[in-house]
Amino acid sequence: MTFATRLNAAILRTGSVTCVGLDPRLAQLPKPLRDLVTGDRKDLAAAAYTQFCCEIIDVVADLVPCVKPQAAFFEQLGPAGMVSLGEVISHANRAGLIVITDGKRNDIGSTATAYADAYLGSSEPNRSPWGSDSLTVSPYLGRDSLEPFVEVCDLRAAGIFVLVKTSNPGGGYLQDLSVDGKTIYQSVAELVTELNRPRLDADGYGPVGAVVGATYPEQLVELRKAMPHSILLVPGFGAQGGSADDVRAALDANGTGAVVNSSRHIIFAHKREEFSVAADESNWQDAVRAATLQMNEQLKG
Ligand SMILES: O=c1ccn([C@@H]2O[C@H](COP(=O)(O)O)[C@@H](O)[C@H]2O)c(=O)[nH]1
Repeated sequence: MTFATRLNAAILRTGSVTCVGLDPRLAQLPKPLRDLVTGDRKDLAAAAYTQFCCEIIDVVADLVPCVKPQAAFFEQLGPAGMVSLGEVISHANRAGLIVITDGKRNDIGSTATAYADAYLGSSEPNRSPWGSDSLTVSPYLGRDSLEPFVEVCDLRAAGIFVLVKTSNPGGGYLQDLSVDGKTIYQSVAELVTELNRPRLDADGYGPVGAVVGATYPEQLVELRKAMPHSILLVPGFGAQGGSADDVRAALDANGTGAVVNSSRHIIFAHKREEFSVAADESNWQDAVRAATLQMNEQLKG
């Protein structure tokens, strides 16, 4: 089964398009986990990140199709953090969740192949060392930098999400520039569609997904039409201000074809007043589950 087929099937099975972002930050961990970390001990912080993310995975595994570990927060801890990232991805694999590793990788073609070999694929016998099902990638180095990823996607039934229109306020500095009558993000969208066209599944989706921010709802409508074969990864919901109304256009007529990421609003829900937890934050997992259920409901409404 291709990556797109698996992700759309997981959306239908869970009845959810929520993607839970795993972005651990030491200062915001629930108190019982923060207390495990003394001084500047990166090994202890990494162990706390593993426990935190694995418990989140356990709490949301029956509610959502996928999780998105953000590599940056693990890399911050050095080698111990990378071990933690590997453990978190393996735990998500075992829980049956599709893993989108958010690493925003890319380089010249020969190096892109190494990134693709490293991060993509979870199907035997070509299991990748990281075991993620998909990876976010930058299009900045051009078509020949994306093709090695697509080739590995073909071999391993994996997927990529190309940065097309990002959620941050400054993304338009390059993405909205007009060249030859179209914006850079429109050109990237065309490239994404070209790469997908020869490799569509029965539902018309290919392995080349696209990142389009919830914070740009008008462009989301435009880009859904421009990339009919791409699963959209839509970050920017919740903490960055994106709402359910903003993201609805990302979905196809079957309610599939897109996943909406929320990181801080879900994983640090114990900090949100509406999800009150005990003073010692010992039941922080209840807040994570409640916030996930709330997001599922909002996206259905
Ligand atoms: O355009 C983009 C691409 C990636 N991200 C990443 O998604 C999450 C968002 O976290 P929140 O806490 O829900 O704001 C984070 O890992 C970003 O690096 C994005 O926000 N926008």
